[in-house]
Amino acid sequence: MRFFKSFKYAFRGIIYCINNERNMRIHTVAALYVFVFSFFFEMSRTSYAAVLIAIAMVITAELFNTVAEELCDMAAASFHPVVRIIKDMAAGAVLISAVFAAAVGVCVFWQPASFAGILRYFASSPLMLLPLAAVTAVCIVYIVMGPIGIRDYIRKKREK
Ligand SMILES: Nc1ncnc2c1ncn2[C@@H]1O[C@H](COP(=O)(O)OP(=O)(O)OP(=O)(O)O)[C@@H](O)[C@H]1O
Repeated sequence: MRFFKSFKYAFRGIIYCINNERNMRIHTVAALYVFVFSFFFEMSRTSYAAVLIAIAMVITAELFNTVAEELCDMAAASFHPVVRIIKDMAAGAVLISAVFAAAVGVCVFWQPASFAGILRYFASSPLMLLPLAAVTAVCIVYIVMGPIGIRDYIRKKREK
């Protein structure tokens, strides 16, 4: 059972990061869109592997960035030059991973014919724009408010 408990702790850490870090929510939404729209592109197994590694790299960097921030805030409540450099380096790790993930995205998804295919798909099935708009709206609310913000908002509405 210890094995399953370690999963529980790991998921608790990921959920904490999603709840508290807007950038983490942006990364998760970006990963969702990349995954869904990848079906419009010609993707080999290797392309999928590159995209999955890039996504994992960014999300992992964000998790470690949050670890560094939490440790720093616990160790030093006020300004400290070491805290500054630790936080800057952690942010640098996220930046590097995001820039290289974008580069992977360009290499894999730069397929003008597939872009035209996406446009043709929505032109021939304009009703599909409705679920796309709905999902996009939900994603924006999720990014801006976060799961806890949404929960608190619904609770307040119910109490009224
Ligand atoms: N206690 C501190 N001492 C020195 N510099 C700090 C301290 N806290 C923050 N900084 C500086 O301010 C920058 C931003 O810090 P902050 O903790 O707000 O990180 P952030 O990346 O904006 O956080 P988040 O990812 O939560 O938005 C850090 O990269 C660091 O240069």
